[in-house]
Amino acid sequence: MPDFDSIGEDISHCRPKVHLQWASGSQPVRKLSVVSLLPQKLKDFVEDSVRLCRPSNVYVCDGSEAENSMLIELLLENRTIVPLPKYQNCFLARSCPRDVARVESRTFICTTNRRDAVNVPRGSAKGMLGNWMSLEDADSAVAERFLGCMVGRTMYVIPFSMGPLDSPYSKLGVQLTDSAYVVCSMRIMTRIGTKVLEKLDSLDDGGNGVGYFVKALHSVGRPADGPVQHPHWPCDPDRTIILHKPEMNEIISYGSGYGGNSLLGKKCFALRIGSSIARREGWLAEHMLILGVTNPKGRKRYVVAAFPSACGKTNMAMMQPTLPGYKVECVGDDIVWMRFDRNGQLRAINPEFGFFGVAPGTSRSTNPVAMDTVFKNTIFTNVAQTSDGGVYWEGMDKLEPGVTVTDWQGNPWTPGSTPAAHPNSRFCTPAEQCPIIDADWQSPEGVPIDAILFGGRRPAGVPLVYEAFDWKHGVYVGASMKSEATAAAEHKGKEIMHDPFAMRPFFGYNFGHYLQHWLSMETASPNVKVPKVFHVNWFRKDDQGKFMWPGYGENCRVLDWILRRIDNEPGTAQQTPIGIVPTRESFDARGLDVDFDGLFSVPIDFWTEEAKEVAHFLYEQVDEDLPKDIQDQINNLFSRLSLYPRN
Ligand SMILES: Nc1nc2c(ncn2[C@@H]2O[C@H](COP(=O)(O)OP(=O)(O)OP(=O)(O)O)[C@@H](O)[C@H]2O)c(=O)[nH]1
Ligand SMILES: O=C([O-])CC(=O)C(=O)O
Ligand SMILES: [Mn+2]
Repeated sequence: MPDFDSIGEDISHCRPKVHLQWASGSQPVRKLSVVSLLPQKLKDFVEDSVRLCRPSNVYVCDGSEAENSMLIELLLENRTIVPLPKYQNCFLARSCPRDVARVESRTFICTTNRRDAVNVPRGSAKGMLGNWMSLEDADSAVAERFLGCMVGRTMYVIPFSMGPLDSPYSKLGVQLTDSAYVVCSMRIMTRIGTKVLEKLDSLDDGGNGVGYFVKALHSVGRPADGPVQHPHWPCDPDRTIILHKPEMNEIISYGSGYGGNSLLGKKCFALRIGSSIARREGWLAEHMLILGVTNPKGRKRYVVAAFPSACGKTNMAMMQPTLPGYKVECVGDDIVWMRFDRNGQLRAINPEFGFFGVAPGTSRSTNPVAMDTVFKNTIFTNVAQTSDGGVYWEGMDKLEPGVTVTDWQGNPWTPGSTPAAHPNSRFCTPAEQCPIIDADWQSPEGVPIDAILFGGRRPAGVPLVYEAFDWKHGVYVGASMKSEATAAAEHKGKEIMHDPFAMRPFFGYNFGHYLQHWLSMETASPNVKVPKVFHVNWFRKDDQGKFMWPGYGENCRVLDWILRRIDNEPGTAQQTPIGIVPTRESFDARGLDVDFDGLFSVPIDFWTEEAKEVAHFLYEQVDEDLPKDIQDQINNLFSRLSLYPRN
């Protein structure tokens, strides 16, 4: 147990300093006196956590290159990562096969009152939109797992910022973790280190500590006397738990090293805690990409798009448009924080600093921009390795002759056998390396947003694109989103699941209140100009089960129509009961061999069933908290459908 003798000395004249030391082993050690230089609120958090977890060392991260090299050395020595000599400064981590994705069933929002945290379903129906735990049970869960969980090891203190340090939209956090892999990944995904500590030191906590910085405690869960799950990837899959306390701005994650569970700035902070802060402060924290699109006339606009995990955000954010004269630039690929500014214009920032993207399916033909981004300074997790020191995954370009492959679990692989890369294998790569990163991606005031897109994997019935009639209908469209399950979470099979706003696993508070919050944006101030809302579906299939739409770079044709709609170009709209679809003349399908009618058809029998099913879902799940405006939208859709001739 470290002692804190030095804590309490007068630190008013000191700045936090980097102070590395090497102990007899290879564990980096920071002298505890440096902990005493931390701002008081942070010092309390570190001290309390040290008392609980009992690490042998506490190390405060400064975010420097030297520190990163030292941690990479440590990870190589421990064999948590292996080098990829084919590329520059790239590494591969192979996780424990039981720790490969987010665990939604063990993710909880913990509040005083249940109804603040999750929707309260009707009768005995099971809640589908998040799990609640009482604060008392959360405390017991923590006590059962964290006591002594870092004995003999190092606790790293990572001060991080979600959003550019000079942005008024940004929020600070501090993650404590016992994983060097997490430190190196957090350094790619967020802005970390001394600068953050300095900003944190300068902030006033308003007397109560809440809203000052988010406290995030993480352990992979390797108690000194616990079972060893995996030699190079300590974790505790049987007891994994991820807790969020929005009332205290706290996150506690145990048992998993996998990104979505362990890089706490991402889903835990930027979405779950973030959405709940956003509600209090009057803005939106969403699971969305942000891109800038310039049309051949040189007019640039920004759009955001919410698709569920592994449904195409990274691909769209890095799109290479096939239509001549179009240009797409990337601001972010996963998370957006946005608010209406003083002039009533919606503005968005990407709170992240890197991309944690799905590897399989990424290739020169599907996402050349990602291919030009990821082969330097990247940590890959659970992809396959080639005998020439590179990586491989399903859907990547052809293997060079003579090259052999080791699969994601470290076994020799032959084509046609089990997947070489895990379907949820990922690259973790700095955003600034993206060749089409937008010039304003770190702009402190964010970029102006002109359209919001929702979408999912819908094999049947759902047109390539349709536009909502107005804001309220747009909120209904977001609420009614569904998508085929993917490998990004622990779900089995290809079941079509409800995933409202692509946020099902990420709501930080009651979904009924969330809907009300979205609806309220329209009247947040008298001058608010709400953007147009669209729904897209790249994944409609024909009778043979083949995708009807080529997708990827061709998706710019959908953007082209969306831009025409934003410009209110005449002759672009065709009314249907579910929304506005393109007229044939206004949709640029030149040079493509696609079934236009099939892609845009709105089968009334399908939609009548769909509308009923969505209504049932919303009434059952949200019950008394379902806003009147959404009930009206449900009724309006039914009457539009009943007035429409059946096909
Ligand atoms: N058919 C088709 N597949 C696509 C398209 N865009 C993306 N995909 C595939 O969808 C999978 C996931 O795409 P991503 O862009 O990584 O998804 P994401 O939404 O960023 O996922 P998360 O990082 O989990 O939030 C990949 O296998 C892609 O190849 C498209 O337009 N058409
Ligand atoms: O959270 C993760 O593990 C990765 C991700 O972006 C998602 O699943 O949406
Ligand atoms: Mn995501």
